[in-house]
Amino acid sequence: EPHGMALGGHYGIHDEKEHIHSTERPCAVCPRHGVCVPHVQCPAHVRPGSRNPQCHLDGMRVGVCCFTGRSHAAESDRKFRSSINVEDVKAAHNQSRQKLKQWLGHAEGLQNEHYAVVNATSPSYGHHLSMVTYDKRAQKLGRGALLNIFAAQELKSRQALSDDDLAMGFTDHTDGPYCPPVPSCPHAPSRYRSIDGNCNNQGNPSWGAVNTGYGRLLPPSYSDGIWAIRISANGVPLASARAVSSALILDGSHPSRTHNLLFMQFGQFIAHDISTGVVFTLGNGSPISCCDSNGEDVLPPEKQHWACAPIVLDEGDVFYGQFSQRCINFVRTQLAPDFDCSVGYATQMNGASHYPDMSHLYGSSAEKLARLRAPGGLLATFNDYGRELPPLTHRKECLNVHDGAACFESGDNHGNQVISLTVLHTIWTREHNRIARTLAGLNSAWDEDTIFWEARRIVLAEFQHIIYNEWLPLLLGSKTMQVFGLTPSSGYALSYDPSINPSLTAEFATAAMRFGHSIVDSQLTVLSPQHKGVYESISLPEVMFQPSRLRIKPFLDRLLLGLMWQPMQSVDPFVTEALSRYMFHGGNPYGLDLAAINIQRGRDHGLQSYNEYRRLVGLEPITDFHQFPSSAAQRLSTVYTSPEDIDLWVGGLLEEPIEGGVIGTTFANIIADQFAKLKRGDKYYYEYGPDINHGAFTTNQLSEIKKVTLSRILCDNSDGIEISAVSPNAFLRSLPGNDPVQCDSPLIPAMDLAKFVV
Ligand code: HEM
Ligand SMILES: [Ca+2]
Repeated sequence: EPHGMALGGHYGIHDEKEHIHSTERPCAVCPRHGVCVPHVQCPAHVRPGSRNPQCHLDGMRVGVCCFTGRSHAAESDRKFRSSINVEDVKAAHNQSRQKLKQWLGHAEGLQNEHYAVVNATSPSYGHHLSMVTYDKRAQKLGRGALLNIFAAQELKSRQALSDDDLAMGFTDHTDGPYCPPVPSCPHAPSRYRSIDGNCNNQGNPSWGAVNTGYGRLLPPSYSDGIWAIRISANGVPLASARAVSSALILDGSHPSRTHNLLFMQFGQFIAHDISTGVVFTLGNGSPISCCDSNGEDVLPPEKQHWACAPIVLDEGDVFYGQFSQRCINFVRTQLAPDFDCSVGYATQMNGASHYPDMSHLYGSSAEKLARLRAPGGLLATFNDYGRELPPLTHRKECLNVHDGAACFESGDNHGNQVISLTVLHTIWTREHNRIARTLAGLNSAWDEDTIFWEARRIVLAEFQHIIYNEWLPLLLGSKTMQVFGLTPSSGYALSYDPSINPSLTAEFATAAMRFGHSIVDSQLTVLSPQHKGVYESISLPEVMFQPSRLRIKPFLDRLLLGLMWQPMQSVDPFVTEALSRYMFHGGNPYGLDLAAINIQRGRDHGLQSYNEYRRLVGLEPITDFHQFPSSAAQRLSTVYTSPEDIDLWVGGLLEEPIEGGVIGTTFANIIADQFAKLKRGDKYYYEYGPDINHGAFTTNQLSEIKKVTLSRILCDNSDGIEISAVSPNAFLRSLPGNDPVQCDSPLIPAMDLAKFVV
């Protein structure tokens, strides 16, 4: 198989003009009180029958006039609403309860069958470790959500609900058998962001909270309209996700000229804060297996758990064939009930709070936080001969556990997934403690709770500032930052809008933000100036859920130096074999294919096909595979019968990057929209003033926060063994203009914490 340059110099489709729809002249001012927004923020514009004239967003960019408050429904859709009689609803509730009993009974029967449980030595176990939640509330909510989709199925079969009602979410008047509990919020809004994300939006206190559902840009594409996995436009099953991956997602090294591997690692760190899909487990929490125990076949349907959607491998698979593997385990994501208790299509559950609130550091429940805290307002640490590391965990959260192996605690239980991620957990744990200790020194009157919550409030502001000020601009480019209002302002920001639901969209979490899998490298370089260069080059799968090296004294510094020096890979349809063949291999000769898993996850979550999102962001749909460079076109046609079938994650990776950014137009729009929601729909966003944010900083404090860069955080919290200088921009390679400077250089300013003690 020719690797690397198989697709020639151009890997992807280049959209000459970003908004080709604009054959009509854009309006200068929107009629009828319409607001001019980027296409992606007005999903109604792709509904048949919608009339959304084009308009000028700013200088060159074209948007659409939006009238419908950003939802997918056009004004004309409202007439579809059906009315449902009480008898149908009653019957649906009964039917639904019986069906749940049956399903749970079936699942219980599997608990004792060895074939139905993932073996702790198989690669699939690492996958389980990546998604596991120990939060007991999740399972209860998940069952409630099943009740509500079963009721929807029954109502649909009784023709009490139409396809349009379901697709448009016009079922809010139809109560399901299950209603999720309403969070109880303090009478006076808190100065501090809650730990689980509840009580942020006054009118909708659950928005963005842990264990709630992902939102959607477009209605889902489930083959039954409710939960069944997507099929092709012409009604037959799609090619196996692995077939798509092995035809289109190749291995090959195309290092970025500008961005370093820390950019990659920080991206995953952000992703883990805001998104953790929670998959179904057996009742006792064990991971479900959908393949027979040696992976040589999928389990026959009667032996499969109902949450199974195993990925079938060809006998002649270029890689797995040699190991006689015919099955990659895949368990569907658990569902979340709607806040309004209504029935409708399936919504997947996010096991993290949707806000960038470092839930992966602090946990997302009071119980977890209590276990992570230490006296004095600190986060608990493991003191390893004077170096602070996250606490060791005694839960089985790592692979290849042996005497002397280390495995660390984290707020989300996934901090060990790859050692470079564990390094960031360590750095930010130390940053919390650094700030807590300084605050305590400055103000002896504060009790330890005050110290803790004040330190957390500052750490979260630093983290958000780095995301919006340093990371996003390098991803999206300055134009997109501006159009979506993402650039930090000089004083307080004014863009809070309580009508915006900040929840992650399924399209963001399941496809667009997974662009990051393309920028991962097969190796991690460990640098040592003392040894005058590369000290060690580690094959990535060797340090997945195996973070023991962190206990080697100079390792953290050396890996950070390596992450800043080593280029990230470019965003393109090439993904390292470390992820697409060997992920979580443990002691096995093969691992999992993350590319296939991403594709299958997209289908599990009912994402529409790539073309629908091109339409959504204002691009022309692809009508012919040959709009892609020729070898990509040829490969696409071997696994898709129509351009209308392309999976979103695949199509997005095939786009050429936008100007000033590193991802294509479709992903850029989905991601920019998401971070705009996370800013405008979060009362506690660090830049908001006291009229919005009950924990607002003073303008003086805010300007201290805005001095902070990731380089400052690294200078303050690395071990100082091999790091004394860093580049001012920690996400860019140390090219001219970004040469490393000493940690006390004015190019890496520090906050004055005295300004925070009043
Ligand atoms: C460093 C190596 C990485 C590994 C081993 C890894 C592994 C994984 C795995 C196993 C999943 C779950 C897949 C599923 O079952 O659906 C996942 C999901 C995801 N990954 Fe990565 N990943 C890595 C890097 C990254 C990077 C750099 C980014 C972003 C810049 C990223 C973004 C995401 C996102 C957004 C999800 C979905 C999260 C969710 O909602 O569950 N990952 N990754
Ligand atoms: Ca979070």
